[in-house]
Amino acid sequence: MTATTAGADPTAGTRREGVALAWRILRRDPRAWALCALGWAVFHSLPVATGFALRMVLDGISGGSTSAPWGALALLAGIEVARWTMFLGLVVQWHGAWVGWHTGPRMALLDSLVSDPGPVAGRLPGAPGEAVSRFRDDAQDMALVLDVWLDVVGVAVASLLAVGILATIDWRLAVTIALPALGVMALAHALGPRLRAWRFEARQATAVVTGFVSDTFGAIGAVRAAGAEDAVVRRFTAMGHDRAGRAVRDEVGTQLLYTLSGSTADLALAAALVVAAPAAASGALTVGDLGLVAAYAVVLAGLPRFVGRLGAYQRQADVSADRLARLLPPGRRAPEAVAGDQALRLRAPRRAPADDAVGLAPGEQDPDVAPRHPDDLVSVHPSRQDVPLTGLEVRGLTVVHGTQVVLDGLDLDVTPGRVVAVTGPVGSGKSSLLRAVLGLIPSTGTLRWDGEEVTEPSRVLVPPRVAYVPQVPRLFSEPLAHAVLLGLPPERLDGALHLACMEQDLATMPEGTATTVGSRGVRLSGGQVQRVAAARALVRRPRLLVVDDLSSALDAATEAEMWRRVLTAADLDGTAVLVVTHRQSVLDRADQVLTLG
Ligand SMILES: Nc1ncnc2c1ncn2[C@@H]1O[C@H](COP(=O)(O)OP(=O)(O)OP(=O)(O)O)[C@@H](O)[C@H]1O
Repeated sequence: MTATTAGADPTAGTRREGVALAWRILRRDPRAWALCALGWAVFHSLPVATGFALRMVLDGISGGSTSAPWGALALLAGIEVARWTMFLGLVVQWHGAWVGWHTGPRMALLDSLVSDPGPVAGRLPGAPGEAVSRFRDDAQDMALVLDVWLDVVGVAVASLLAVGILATIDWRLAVTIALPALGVMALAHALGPRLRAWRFEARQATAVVTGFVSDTFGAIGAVRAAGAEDAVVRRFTAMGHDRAGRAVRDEVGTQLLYTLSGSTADLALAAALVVAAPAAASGALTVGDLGLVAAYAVVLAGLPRFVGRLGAYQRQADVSADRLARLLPPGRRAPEAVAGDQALRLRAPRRAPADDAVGLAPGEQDPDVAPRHPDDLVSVHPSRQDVPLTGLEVRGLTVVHGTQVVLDGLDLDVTPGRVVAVTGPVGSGKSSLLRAVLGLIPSTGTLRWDGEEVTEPSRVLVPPRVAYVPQVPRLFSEPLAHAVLLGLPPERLDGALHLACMEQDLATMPEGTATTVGSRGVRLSGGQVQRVAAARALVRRPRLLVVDDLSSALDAATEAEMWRRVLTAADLDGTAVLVVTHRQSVLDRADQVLTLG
């Protein structure tokens, strides 16, 4: 088995995206970058002064004087001490800016996933591991570009100074010493597209392996139960071989450029000495001048090294920008979305909804919608709270998966206090119906909420208007109370846990609702996960409760009791319920049963 990755030069359309993205990140705090650039320019330029001091030392020694050139030696030592002291200070200053450069894009991406309109399902990579790799590595690649720009600016300033000073001694020396650096930079530029494609493929192959490892850890029990250990290892090995091949090719290309860059100092020095030899022999150049040439050959060698690194990082950033763009909704470009003003949305001050929209006294916050907890990301967006819910009208809902028409022009009405049950055979489109109504997957048709058309259900049909319990819920690995409340006030917790029939489960948990559940704590059974997820939805006191089939993990008696409690409360509160179910007890209580398939 072979992991498949993208073909040659797959980033052709996105060559400048990485640079544009890095530039936008820089523009968010140009002062921090400029200060760093100034500091590093001085740091990289100090060797120019070192060359001068060396020249004085060498001329002092070779000039026939009997005493050592102590002053020049002290100057040489002082410059080096100043340089490394400065280095420590600059690293501290740089680190503050560096953290901002890579956390900004991550926050913006997270913000886009929770707040941009349209279904998120198609944007997220299939495997959680790959999503982590995009957030971690790809976002960091932008910061690396900004980082290497600092060095390039610094070394360019130092190189110009060195070439200028050499030109005052002998212009041929200046030209000779600059040529190898320029040659290597031209070569790096020519190889750029090929190296970029190799980098893309290496990154994709790494993501495939990361995703597979993550899936395997998540399903270790299933692997053992199926006796599939050997198959998993074989698959992993095949992916590893594929990745190794692509990584080696990528690394060889990059190292080749680094090595060429590294040898420019030797080349430049050798060529400069050949040019300088006649003048040195005739006495037109001193020993100190030759020392200066040697020192400046080293300074100039830094230029292709950092420019080569810049090329590699920019190529990497182009690839990463392309991968990050896939996390964004269609039509949003990575530079604007990941590094623009939106990057600050998650940190923006929380706004209460317009008072008149929820019938509050001016200044009073609706406890149902006012965000209270940093985790409560959903309530950051006021647009989600401005439409009252009294009824949902679905007309002509059509869902197509690939070539399969799953729902074809379905009509549905859900009104307060009523229960609409959806049933039907496996694969008849029950989950697709719920997910399409909520805007979680693409669909066509019309949705009206209290008579008003909803064009972005994924923004409008969210808590506190609508709460959804998916068929396979996921919980945060947090204390149970946090996993349910997600920022809502704690006084709501007990009622929701009661509706979800959690009393007996809580009695067995060591710290009750403070017990950490999930991967970092008590592992819950499938039925417990479903009921905690139900509590998480119920605690939001939605006007419409949407529940996908709970029967997969709940025993009939517990499910019947839970529905008895939930439907009684819904009846009292006037909550509308849209539920996928096979249970006769729920179907019997439904006001309308919609049978698909
Ligand atoms: N993301 C998707 N991409 C492609 N096909 C899909 C996708 N989601 C669902 N399908 C297909 O659409 C059809 C309906 O799936 P859906 O999950 O809506 O059915 P269901 O009635 O809820 O099934 P079940 O009773 O097993 O939960 C199935 O044939 C399924 O394979």
